[in-house]
Amino acid sequence: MTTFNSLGLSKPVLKAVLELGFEEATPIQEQTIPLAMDGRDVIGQAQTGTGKTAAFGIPMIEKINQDMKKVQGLVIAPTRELAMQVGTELHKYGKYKGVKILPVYGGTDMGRQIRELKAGPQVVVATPGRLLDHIRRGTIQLSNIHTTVLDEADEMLNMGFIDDIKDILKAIPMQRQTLLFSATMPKAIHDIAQNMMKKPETVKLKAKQLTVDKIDQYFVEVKDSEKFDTLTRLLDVHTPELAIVFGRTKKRVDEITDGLGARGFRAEGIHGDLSQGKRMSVLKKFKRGGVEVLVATDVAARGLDISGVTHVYNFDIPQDPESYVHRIGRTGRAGKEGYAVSFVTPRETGHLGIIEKTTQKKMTRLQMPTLDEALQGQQQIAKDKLVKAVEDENLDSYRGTADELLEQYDPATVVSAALKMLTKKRRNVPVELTSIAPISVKGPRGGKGGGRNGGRNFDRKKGNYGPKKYGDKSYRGGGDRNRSGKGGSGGSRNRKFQGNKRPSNSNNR
Ligand SMILES: Nc1ncnc2c1ncn2[C@@H]1O[C@H](COP(=O)(O)OP(=O)(O)OP(=O)(O)O)[C@@H](O)[C@H]1O
Ligand SMILES: [Mg+2]
Repeated sequence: MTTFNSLGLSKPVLKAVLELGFEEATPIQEQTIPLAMDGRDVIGQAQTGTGKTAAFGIPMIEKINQDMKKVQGLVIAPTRELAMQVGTELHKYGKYKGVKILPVYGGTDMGRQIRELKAGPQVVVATPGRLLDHIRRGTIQLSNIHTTVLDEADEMLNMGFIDDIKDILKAIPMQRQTLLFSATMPKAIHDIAQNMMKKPETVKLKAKQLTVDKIDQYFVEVKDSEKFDTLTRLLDVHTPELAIVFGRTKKRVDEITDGLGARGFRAEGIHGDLSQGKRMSVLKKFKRGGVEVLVATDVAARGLDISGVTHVYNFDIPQDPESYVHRIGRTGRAGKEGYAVSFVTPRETGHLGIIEKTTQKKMTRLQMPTLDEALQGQQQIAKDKLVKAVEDENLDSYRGTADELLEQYDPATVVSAALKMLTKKRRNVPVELTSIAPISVKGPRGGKGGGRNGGRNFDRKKGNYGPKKYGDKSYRGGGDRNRSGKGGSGGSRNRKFQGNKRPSNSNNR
């Protein structure tokens, strides 16, 4: 056990960290903080929700000279919401030291951002598109940067971002320290990463599985047309505190959100076509519990740390095993329990096998709950509410009326009526979503294969990390990559990694 006291932190940073309630350093923090404070380049890989932000954030804050009003530390993250979250975290570590942090991402007022950059932040947490925009306009000075972090490094070095990252790194002094972090690091990406760093130390925690042990992982085999009913029944049975439902496309997310609303769930969607203001307000509402189900594209798959997310549903199975790892990692964070259910259509069971092979973890088969089970689930919530009222509330002023009722009716009848009134009625509206094609897996077929039914077998050898975001416009909807000045289509960037080509699902987030 390593306490933060023994990691050699300065007083103001230690005070801030202890105030956050961090008693012991997590394994990734224990191993990478000393290396990073020593000035080494580090590639850090550890499971989702294990404190990688502090693993790079604490040493970065330690190295900032607070008397110099210049950008000295830079964190690059793939989505705006993550940039914002990491900025908030770093602010917490640096608040007693007085480090000024500025999140810089697209979809927000440029003029204001330029003024904020002029005011001399010491750490910038940015998405690549908007950062490049500032670099090209000359509105950000990078010459004093000594520490650069790529959070979600494998994603940042993947098709959609790699060229931007290369351009950004070219603008930063060579003698910088570079830190790369992610829960996943396919070998091909690890290889490129090394070329951008100086003798990096790779810290990879020896977990047997890529996914967190405390997340129970299930799958339901279901036809596409039955997915929606399955989802609402599962939500009724599981009664999550907060749930995230991942859909493959923006349209899909909109349809699921509308459908859930029609059935009486408090649901909101988040994806790249929404305005930044809307994205932020949806997320805020979800964090406060004002929304119980967040329906999202992969824009919410990485890095987001929202406490209270007990369940993740992959309404559509993700294309890449890495995406699976990150999506389900939105639950089961910081040692908490989590529950993940992935929907697979009969033609996608082979794909499930590929995911399991990468994560080294079998998912358990779950049956679609019956209507009766769903009703039981709803009644359970009503019962919990009633019990809570019995235990917590002063009911004296209700006694008289209760006694009157009990003279007329037997207790079980009265309680049943109360339960019925408290049970949320699901409007049984039929909901039909536009059907989508199953994930297609290309590669050698047949044989023993990773497929559950020996069907499809995907040859996932080195370099087969598919061009998921190839010529990606996925972040354009978010407006973050749309000023990078590069075409978003086709081309032959990064041939090295194309391997088995999968259809590009561009502009989907
Ligand atoms: N040493 C610690 N003790 C207790 N809680 C911690 C500690 N370090 C971090 N946490 C908490 O754990 C949660 C997860 O941390 P963080 O978001 O950094 O995880 P991560 O490893 O970056 O996950 P992901 O791969 O999903 O991005 C946060 O709420 C954070 O405050
Ligand atoms: Mg993280």
